[in-house]
Amino acid sequence: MKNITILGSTGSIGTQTLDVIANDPERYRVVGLSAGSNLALLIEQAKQFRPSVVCLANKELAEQAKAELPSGIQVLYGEEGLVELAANADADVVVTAIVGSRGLPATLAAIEAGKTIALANKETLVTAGHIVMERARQKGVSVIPVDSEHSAIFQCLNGEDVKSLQQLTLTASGGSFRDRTRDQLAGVTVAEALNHPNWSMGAKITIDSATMVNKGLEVIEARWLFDVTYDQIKVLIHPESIIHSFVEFNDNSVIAQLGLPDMRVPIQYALTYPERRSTPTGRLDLAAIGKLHFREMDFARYPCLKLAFECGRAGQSAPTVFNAANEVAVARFLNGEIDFLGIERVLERVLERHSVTAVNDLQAIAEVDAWARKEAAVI
Ligand SMILES: NC(=O)C1=CN([C@@H]2O[C@H](COP(=O)(O)OP(=O)(O)OC[C@H]3O[C@@H](n4cnc5c(N)ncnc54)[C@H](OP(=O)(O)O)[C@@H]3O)[C@@H](O)[C@H]2O)C=CC1
Ligand SMILES: CC(=O)[C@@H](O)[C@H](O)COP(=O)(O)O
Ligand SMILES: [Mn+2]
Repeated sequence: MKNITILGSTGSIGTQTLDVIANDPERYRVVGLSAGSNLALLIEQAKQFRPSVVCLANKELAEQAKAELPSGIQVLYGEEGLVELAANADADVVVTAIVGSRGLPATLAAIEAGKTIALANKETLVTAGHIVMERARQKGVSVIPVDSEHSAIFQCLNGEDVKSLQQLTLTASGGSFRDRTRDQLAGVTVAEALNHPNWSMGAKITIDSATMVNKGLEVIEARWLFDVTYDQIKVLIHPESIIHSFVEFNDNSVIAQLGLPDMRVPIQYALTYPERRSTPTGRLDLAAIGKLHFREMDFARYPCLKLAFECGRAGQSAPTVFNAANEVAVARFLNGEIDFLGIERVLERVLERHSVTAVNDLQAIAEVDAWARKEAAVI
Protein backbone atom coordinates (compact mmCIF):
# COMPACT_ATOMS: atom_id res chain seq x y z
CA MET A 1 0.00 0.00 0.00
CA LYS A 2 1.45 3.38 -1.07
CA ASN A 3 0.15 6.65 0.35
CA ILE A 4 -0.22 9.27 -2.37
CA THR A 5 -0.66 13.05 -2.35
CA ILE A 6 -1.56 14.73 -5.64
CA LEU A 7 -0.80 18.41 -6.12
CA GLY A 8 -3.20 19.49 -8.87
CA SER A 9 -5.65 16.57 -8.66
CA THR A 10 -8.32 18.38 -10.73
CA GLY A 11 -6.17 18.74 -13.85
CA SER A 12 -5.39 16.42 -16.74
CA ILE A 13 -2.50 14.61 -14.98
CA GLY A 14 -4.28 14.77 -11.61
CA THR A 15 -7.49 13.11 -12.84
CA GLN A 16 -5.54 10.46 -14.77
CA THR A 17 -3.52 9.72 -11.62
CA LEU A 18 -6.77 9.13 -9.77
CA ASP A 19 -7.87 6.80 -12.63
CA VAL A 20 -4.70 4.79 -12.13
CA ILE A 21 -5.32 4.67 -8.37
CA ALA A 22 -8.98 3.67 -8.77
CA ASN A 23 -7.90 0.82 -11.04
CA ASP A 24 -5.71 -0.72 -8.33
CA PRO A 25 -7.36 0.26 -5.03
CA GLU A 26 -5.57 -2.31 -2.84
CA ARG A 27 -2.29 -0.79 -3.85
CA TYR A 28 -2.82 2.90 -3.04
CA ARG A 29 -4.34 5.21 -0.43
CA VAL A 30 -4.97 8.85 -1.33
CA VAL A 31 -3.91 11.02 1.60
CA GLY A 32 -3.85 14.53 0.08
CA LEU A 33 -5.41 16.36 -2.86
CA SER A 34 -5.10 19.91 -4.12
CA ALA A 35 -7.05 22.01 -6.60
CA GLY A 36 -6.82 25.55 -7.86
CA SER A 37 -10.41 26.72 -8.30
CA ASN A 38 -12.33 23.62 -9.40
CA LEU A 39 -14.10 23.19 -6.07
CA ALA A 40 -16.87 20.93 -7.37
CA LEU A 41 -14.42 18.38 -8.78
CA LEU A 42 -12.22 18.47 -5.69
CA ILE A 43 -15.22 17.74 -3.48
CA GLU A 44 -16.28 14.87 -5.72
CA GLN A 45 -12.74 13.45 -5.58
CA ALA A 46 -12.54 13.88 -1.80
CA LYS A 47 -15.85 12.05 -1.33
CA GLN A 48 -14.61 9.16 -3.46
CA PHE A 49 -11.00 8.88 -2.23
CA ARG A 50 -11.31 10.20 1.36
CA PRO A 51 -7.96 12.01 1.77
CA SER A 52 -7.05 13.33 5.22
CA VAL A 53 -6.19 16.80 3.85
CA VAL A 54 -7.04 18.96 0.83
CA CYS A 55 -5.88 22.36 -0.38
CA LEU A 56 -7.49 25.07 -2.53
CA ALA A 57 -6.09 28.18 -4.16
CA ASN A 58 -7.58 30.68 -1.69
CA LYS A 59 -9.35 31.17 1.64
CA GLU A 60 -12.78 31.79 0.15
CA LEU A 61 -12.73 28.47 -1.74
CA ALA A 62 -11.38 26.72 1.35
CA GLU A 63 -14.32 28.05 3.46
CA GLN A 64 -16.79 26.79 0.86
CA ALA A 65 -15.02 23.42 0.81
CA LYS A 66 -15.26 23.08 4.60
CA ALA A 67 -19.03 23.48 4.38
CA GLU A 68 -19.36 20.73 1.76
CA LEU A 69 -16.68 18.15 2.57
CA PRO A 70 -17.19 15.10 4.77
CA SER A 71 -16.12 15.89 8.36
CA GLY A 72 -12.56 15.06 9.40
CA ILE A 73 -10.89 16.33 6.24
CA GLN A 74 -8.44 19.15 6.95
CA VAL A 75 -8.75 22.06 4.50
CA LEU A 76 -5.73 24.23 3.63
CA TYR A 77 -5.33 27.04 1.13
CA GLY A 78 -2.86 29.17 -0.81
CA GLU A 79 0.86 28.66 -1.32
CA GLU A 80 1.47 28.00 2.38
CA GLY A 81 -1.29 25.42 2.40
CA LEU A 82 0.20 23.69 -0.64
CA VAL A 83 3.60 23.54 1.08
CA GLU A 84 2.00 22.05 4.20
CA LEU A 85 0.06 19.53 2.09
CA ALA A 86 3.21 18.49 0.19
CA ALA A 87 5.07 17.82 3.44
CA ASN A 88 2.15 15.99 5.12
CA ALA A 89 3.53 13.13 7.18
CA ASP A 90 1.11 10.50 5.81
CA ALA A 91 2.33 10.59 2.18
CA ASP A 92 5.01 8.32 0.67
CA VAL A 93 4.76 9.74 -2.87
CA VAL A 94 3.85 13.26 -3.97
CA VAL A 95 2.62 13.59 -7.57
CA THR A 96 3.41 17.12 -8.77
CA ALA A 97 0.59 17.66 -11.27
CA ILE A 98 0.12 21.37 -10.71
CA VAL A 99 0.87 23.63 -13.68
CA GLY A 100 3.59 26.28 -13.70
CA SER A 101 6.50 27.33 -11.52
CA ARG A 102 4.06 27.98 -8.67
CA GLY A 103 4.67 24.28 -7.91
CA LEU A 104 8.29 24.91 -6.91
CA PRO A 105 7.93 25.67 -3.13
CA ALA A 106 5.64 22.67 -2.61
CA THR A 107 7.94 20.34 -4.58
CA LEU A 108 10.88 21.45 -2.46
CA ALA A 109 8.82 21.01 0.72
CA ALA A 110 8.00 17.45 -0.32
CA ILE A 111 11.72 16.78 -0.95
CA GLU A 112 12.63 18.26 2.44
CA ALA A 113 10.08 15.90 4.02
CA GLY A 114 11.70 12.93 2.23
CA LYS A 115 8.79 12.10 -0.11
CA THR A 116 9.35 10.32 -3.41
CA ILE A 117 8.49 12.80 -6.16
CA ALA A 118 6.49 11.68 -9.22
CA LEU A 119 7.26 14.74 -11.29
CA ALA A 120 4.89 16.01 -13.97
CA ASN A 121 5.37 19.71 -13.16
CA LYS A 122 8.29 20.30 -15.56
CA GLU A 123 8.32 24.08 -14.99
CA THR A 124 9.72 23.38 -11.51
CA LEU A 125 12.85 21.79 -12.95
CA VAL A 126 13.18 24.40 -15.68
CA THR A 127 13.09 27.30 -13.29
CA ALA A 128 15.25 25.80 -10.53
CA GLY A 129 16.62 22.42 -11.65
CA HIS A 130 19.98 22.95 -9.97
CA ILE A 131 18.35 23.65 -6.59
CA VAL A 132 15.71 20.90 -6.79
CA MET A 133 18.03 18.11 -7.95
CA GLU A 134 20.79 19.04 -5.52
CA ARG A 135 18.35 19.03 -2.59
CA ALA A 136 16.88 15.70 -3.74
CA ARG A 137 20.39 14.24 -3.92
CA GLN A 138 21.26 15.53 -0.45
CA LYS A 139 18.04 14.12 1.01
CA GLY A 140 18.30 10.80 -0.87
CA VAL A 141 14.92 11.46 -2.50
CA SER A 142 13.97 9.89 -5.87
CA VAL A 143 12.57 12.20 -8.52
CA ILE A 144 10.73 9.90 -10.93
CA PRO A 145 9.60 11.38 -14.24
CA VAL A 146 5.95 11.36 -15.25
CA ASP A 147 6.41 13.38 -18.46
CA SER A 148 6.05 10.78 -21.26
CA GLU A 149 9.42 11.46 -22.93
CA HIS A 150 11.34 11.43 -19.65
CA SER A 151 9.55 8.34 -18.45
CA ALA A 152 10.59 6.75 -21.75
CA ILE A 153 14.24 7.74 -21.27
CA PHE A 154 14.09 6.57 -17.63
CA GLN A 155 12.74 3.20 -18.80
CA CYS A 156 15.36 2.93 -21.58
CA LEU A 157 18.23 3.70 -19.23
CA ASN A 158 16.90 1.20 -16.69
CA GLY A 159 19.83 1.54 -14.35
CA GLU A 160 22.53 1.73 -17.10
CA ASP A 161 25.48 3.95 -16.31
CA VAL A 162 24.76 7.44 -17.71
CA LYS A 163 28.46 7.56 -18.65
CA SER A 164 27.77 5.07 -21.46
CA LEU A 165 25.00 7.27 -22.84
CA GLN A 166 25.95 8.93 -26.14
CA GLN A 167 22.74 10.82 -26.88
CA LEU A 168 19.14 10.98 -25.81
CA THR A 169 16.43 11.91 -28.29
CA LEU A 170 13.15 13.49 -27.24
CA THR A 171 10.42 12.94 -29.79
CA ALA A 172 8.06 15.82 -30.60
CA SER A 173 4.66 15.49 -32.25
CA GLY A 174 5.00 18.95 -33.81
CA GLY A 175 1.87 20.16 -32.01
CA SER A 176 -1.41 21.51 -33.34
CA PHE A 177 0.16 23.36 -36.28
CA ARG A 178 2.71 20.78 -37.35
CA ASP A 179 1.49 20.76 -40.95
CA ARG A 180 1.44 24.56 -41.30
CA THR A 181 4.21 26.85 -42.48
CA ARG A 182 5.17 29.87 -40.37
CA ASP A 183 3.22 32.12 -42.77
CA GLN A 184 0.11 30.08 -42.05
CA LEU A 185 0.39 30.78 -38.31
CA ALA A 186 -0.78 34.38 -38.55
CA GLY A 187 -4.33 34.62 -37.26
CA VAL A 188 -4.68 31.08 -35.90
CA THR A 189 -7.29 30.85 -33.17
CA VAL A 190 -7.05 29.68 -29.56
CA ALA A 191 -9.42 26.80 -30.36
CA GLU A 192 -7.17 25.64 -33.22
CA ALA A 193 -4.08 25.88 -31.03
CA LEU A 194 -5.79 23.81 -28.31
CA ASN A 195 -6.49 20.97 -30.75
CA HIS A 196 -3.46 18.72 -30.13
CA PRO A 197 -3.25 15.86 -32.67
CA ASN A 198 -2.35 13.08 -30.21
CA TRP A 199 -2.72 14.04 -26.55
CA SER A 200 -5.55 15.40 -24.45
CA MET A 201 -3.86 17.74 -21.97
CA GLY A 202 -4.32 20.96 -20.02
CA ALA A 203 -4.48 24.24 -21.94
CA LYS A 204 -1.05 25.57 -21.06
CA ILE A 205 0.94 22.51 -22.13
CA THR A 206 -1.15 22.17 -25.31
CA ILE A 207 -0.18 25.70 -26.35
CA ASP A 208 3.42 24.93 -25.36
CA SER A 209 3.33 21.93 -27.72
CA ALA A 210 2.14 24.14 -30.56
CA THR A 211 4.97 26.66 -30.05
CA MET A 212 7.51 23.86 -29.36
CA VAL A 213 8.18 25.54 -26.01
CA ASN A 214 7.04 22.26 -24.46
CA LYS A 215 9.97 20.47 -26.08
CA GLY A 216 12.26 23.30 -24.97
CA LEU A 217 11.09 22.88 -21.37
CA GLU A 218 11.57 19.12 -21.77
CA VAL A 219 15.15 19.59 -23.02
CA ILE A 220 15.98 21.52 -19.84
CA GLU A 221 13.99 19.02 -17.74
CA ALA A 222 16.05 16.17 -19.29
CA ARG A 223 19.31 17.95 -18.58
CA TRP A 224 18.47 17.96 -14.87
CA LEU A 225 16.76 14.58 -14.55
CA PHE A 226 19.49 12.63 -16.33
CA ASP A 227 22.52 14.86 -15.67
CA VAL A 228 23.45 15.12 -19.37
CA THR A 229 24.86 18.02 -21.39
CA TYR A 230 22.79 19.96 -23.93
CA ASP A 231 25.03 18.54 -26.67
CA GLN A 232 23.77 15.07 -25.73
CA ILE A 233 20.09 16.05 -26.16
CA LYS A 234 18.42 15.90 -29.57
CA VAL A 235 14.82 16.57 -30.60
CA LEU A 236 13.21 14.69 -33.48
CA ILE A 237 9.76 15.27 -34.96
CA HIS A 238 7.67 12.10 -34.80
CA PRO A 239 4.07 12.96 -35.66
CA GLU A 240 2.47 9.75 -34.33
CA SER A 241 3.76 10.02 -30.69
CA ILE A 242 4.25 6.23 -30.55
CA ILE A 243 7.97 6.25 -29.84
CA HIS A 244 8.00 8.34 -26.69
CA SER A 245 11.79 8.88 -26.76
CA PHE A 246 14.99 6.88 -27.13
CA VAL A 247 18.59 6.63 -26.00
CA GLU A 248 21.76 5.81 -27.90
CA PHE A 249 24.64 4.23 -26.00
CA ASN A 250 28.34 4.58 -26.81
CA ASP A 251 28.30 1.24 -28.69
CA ASN A 252 25.70 2.86 -31.06
CA SER A 253 22.97 0.61 -29.70
CA VAL A 254 19.61 2.44 -29.55
CA ILE A 255 16.86 1.61 -27.08
CA ALA A 256 13.43 3.19 -27.45
CA GLN A 257 10.19 3.06 -25.44
CA LEU A 258 6.95 2.73 -27.40
CA GLY A 259 3.28 2.76 -26.53
CA LEU A 260 -0.03 4.40 -27.37
CA PRO A 261 -0.19 8.06 -26.32
CA ASP A 262 -1.86 7.55 -22.94
CA MET A 263 -0.43 9.31 -19.88
CA ARG A 264 -1.81 6.67 -17.51
CA VAL A 265 1.14 4.43 -18.48
CA PRO A 266 3.97 6.79 -17.40
CA ILE A 267 1.91 7.99 -14.42
CA GLN A 268 1.45 4.43 -13.22
CA TYR A 269 5.10 3.55 -13.84
CA ALA A 270 6.17 6.46 -11.64
CA LEU A 271 3.92 5.11 -8.87
CA THR A 272 4.87 1.43 -9.14
CA TYR A 273 8.56 1.75 -10.11
CA PRO A 274 10.52 -0.52 -10.20
CA GLU A 275 7.55 -2.87 -10.51
CA ARG A 276 5.13 -2.97 -13.46
CA ARG A 277 1.38 -3.53 -13.06
CA SER A 278 -1.36 -4.05 -15.63
CA THR A 279 -3.22 -0.90 -16.77
CA PRO A 280 -6.67 -0.40 -18.32
CA THR A 281 -5.05 1.28 -21.36
CA GLY A 282 -5.08 0.02 -24.94
CA ARG A 283 -2.27 -2.11 -26.39
CA LEU A 284 0.03 -1.05 -29.19
CA ASP A 285 -0.62 -2.75 -32.54
CA LEU A 286 2.24 -1.77 -34.87
CA ALA A 287 0.87 -3.80 -37.78
CA ALA A 288 -2.36 -1.79 -37.60
CA ILE A 289 -0.38 1.48 -37.51
CA GLY A 290 1.79 0.31 -40.43
CA LYS A 291 4.24 3.21 -40.66
CA LEU A 292 5.95 5.60 -38.29
CA HIS A 293 7.37 8.89 -39.53
CA PHE A 294 10.30 11.07 -38.49
CA ARG A 295 11.70 14.41 -39.60
CA GLU A 296 14.60 16.56 -38.55
CA MET A 297 13.78 19.44 -36.22
CA ASP A 298 13.56 22.75 -38.10
CA PHE A 299 14.73 25.46 -35.68
CA ALA A 300 13.69 28.24 -38.09
CA ARG A 301 10.11 26.89 -38.03
CA TYR A 302 10.21 26.51 -34.25
CA PRO A 303 12.40 29.38 -32.95
CA CYS A 304 11.18 28.89 -29.36
CA LEU A 305 13.04 25.58 -29.22
CA LYS A 306 16.23 27.34 -30.33
CA LEU A 307 15.69 29.90 -27.57
CA ALA A 308 15.20 27.12 -25.01
CA PHE A 309 18.50 25.46 -25.97
CA GLU A 310 20.22 28.86 -25.76
CA CYS A 311 18.72 29.53 -22.32
CA GLY A 312 19.63 26.05 -21.12
CA ARG A 313 23.22 26.50 -22.26
CA ALA A 314 23.43 30.02 -20.78
CA GLY A 315 22.18 28.56 -17.49
CA GLN A 316 21.90 30.69 -14.32
CA SER A 317 18.78 32.90 -14.56
CA ALA A 318 18.08 32.34 -18.28
CA PRO A 319 15.80 29.26 -17.92
CA THR A 320 13.84 30.98 -15.13
CA VAL A 321 13.22 33.95 -17.41
CA PHE A 322 12.30 31.71 -20.33
CA ASN A 323 9.77 29.81 -18.24
CA ALA A 324 8.19 32.80 -16.49
CA ALA A 325 7.88 34.87 -19.68
CA ASN A 326 6.31 31.89 -21.42
CA GLU A 327 3.76 31.32 -18.65
CA VAL A 328 2.62 34.93 -18.97
CA ALA A 329 2.65 34.90 -22.78
CA VAL A 330 0.57 31.71 -22.94
CA ALA A 331 -1.96 33.13 -20.46
CA ARG A 332 -2.18 36.30 -22.56
CA PHE A 333 -2.72 34.26 -25.74
CA LEU A 334 -5.44 32.19 -24.07
CA ASN A 335 -7.12 35.44 -22.90
CA GLY A 336 -7.11 36.80 -26.44
CA GLU A 337 -4.67 39.59 -25.54
CA ILE A 338 -1.92 38.60 -28.00
CA ASP A 339 -1.84 36.47 -31.14
CA PHE A 340 -0.16 33.08 -31.43
CA LEU A 341 3.11 34.43 -32.86
CA GLY A 342 3.01 37.00 -30.04
CA ILE A 343 4.12 34.22 -27.67
CA GLU A 344 7.54 33.90 -29.32
CA ARG A 345 7.76 37.71 -29.67
CA VAL A 346 7.28 38.09 -25.92
CA LEU A 347 9.90 35.43 -25.20
CA GLU A 348 12.45 36.98 -27.55
CA ARG A 349 11.98 40.50 -26.20
CA VAL A 350 12.03 39.58 -22.50
CA LEU A 351 15.19 37.51 -23.04
CA GLU A 352 16.81 40.38 -25.01
CA ARG A 353 16.21 42.70 -22.05
CA HIS A 354 17.58 40.26 -19.50
CA SER A 355 21.19 40.16 -18.24
CA VAL A 356 21.88 36.66 -17.03
CA THR A 357 22.69 36.49 -13.34
CA ALA A 358 23.31 33.83 -10.68
CA VAL A 359 20.21 32.35 -9.02
CA ASN A 360 21.54 30.33 -6.11
CA ASP A 361 18.48 30.24 -3.88
CA LEU A 362 14.70 30.45 -3.98
CA GLN A 363 14.70 34.15 -3.21
CA ALA A 364 16.85 34.88 -6.28
CA ILE A 365 14.65 32.62 -8.43
CA ALA A 366 11.53 34.41 -7.18
CA GLU A 367 12.99 37.84 -7.97
CA VAL A 368 14.02 36.90 -11.52
CA ASP A 369 10.68 35.14 -12.09
CA ALA A 370 8.78 38.25 -10.94
CA TRP A 371 10.88 40.53 -13.17
CA ALA A 372 10.25 38.35 -16.24
CA ARG A 373 6.50 38.18 -15.56
CA LYS A 374 6.30 41.96 -15.24
CA GLU A 375 8.15 42.46 -18.54
CA ALA A 376 6.14 39.78 -20.35
CA ALA A 377 2.86 41.33 -19.27
CA VAL A 378 3.43 44.59 -21.18
CA ILE A 379 5.12 43.53 -24.43
N1 LIG B 1 -1.42 16.85 -19.31
C1 LIG B 1 -0.44 16.07 -19.71
O1 LIG B 1 -0.66 15.08 -20.42
C2 LIG B 1 0.97 16.37 -19.29
C3 LIG B 1 1.25 17.37 -18.39
N2 LIG B 1 2.54 17.58 -17.96
C4 LIG B 1 2.80 18.64 -17.00
O2 LIG B 1 2.01 18.40 -15.84
C5 LIG B 1 1.61 19.64 -15.25
C6 LIG B 1 0.09 19.67 -15.18
O3 LIG B 1 -0.42 19.70 -16.51
P1 LIG B 1 -1.95 19.46 -16.81
O4 LIG B 1 -2.48 18.40 -15.92
O5 LIG B 1 -2.06 19.30 -18.28
O6 LIG B 1 -2.57 20.86 -16.41
P2 LIG B 1 -4.08 21.25 -16.09
O7 LIG B 1 -4.25 22.66 -16.46
O8 LIG B 1 -5.00 20.24 -16.67
O9 LIG B 1 -4.16 21.10 -14.50
C7 LIG B 1 -3.42 21.97 -13.68
C8 LIG B 1 -3.69 21.72 -12.21
O10 LIG B 1 -3.08 22.79 -11.47
C9 LIG B 1 -4.08 23.42 -10.66
N3 LIG B 1 -3.83 24.85 -10.54
C10 LIG B 1 -3.87 25.77 -11.53
N4 LIG B 1 -3.66 27.00 -11.03
C11 LIG B 1 -3.48 26.86 -9.70
C12 LIG B 1 -3.22 27.76 -8.63
N5 LIG B 1 -3.12 29.07 -8.82
N6 LIG B 1 -3.10 27.25 -7.39
C13 LIG B 1 -3.22 25.94 -7.17
N7 LIG B 1 -3.46 25.02 -8.12
C14 LIG B 1 -3.58 25.49 -9.39
C15 LIG B 1 -5.38 23.17 -11.40
O11 LIG B 1 -6.47 23.36 -10.52
P3 LIG B 1 -7.97 23.80 -11.01
O12 LIG B 1 -8.19 23.14 -12.31
O13 LIG B 1 -8.80 23.27 -9.87
O14 LIG B 1 -7.97 25.28 -11.08
C16 LIG B 1 -5.17 21.73 -11.85
O15 LIG B 1 -5.41 20.85 -10.79
C17 LIG B 1 2.21 20.74 -16.13
O16 LIG B 1 3.43 21.15 -15.59
C18 LIG B 1 2.44 20.04 -17.48
O17 LIG B 1 3.49 20.61 -18.21
C19 LIG B 1 3.57 16.81 -18.41
C20 LIG B 1 3.35 15.82 -19.32
C21 LIG B 1 2.05 15.53 -19.85
C1 LIG C 1 2.16 13.75 -23.01
C2 LIG C 1 3.37 14.55 -22.87
O1 LIG C 1 4.36 14.13 -22.29
C3 LIG C 1 3.40 15.88 -23.47
O2 LIG C 1 4.47 16.65 -22.97
C4 LIG C 1 3.55 15.63 -24.93
O3 LIG C 1 4.86 15.25 -25.13
C5 LIG C 1 3.20 16.79 -25.75
O4 LIG C 1 3.48 16.47 -27.04
P1 LIG C 1 4.46 17.30 -28.00
O5 LIG C 1 5.11 18.37 -27.18
O6 LIG C 1 5.42 16.29 -28.51
O7 LIG C 1 3.51 17.82 -29.00
MN1 LIG D 1 6.05 15.42 -22.63
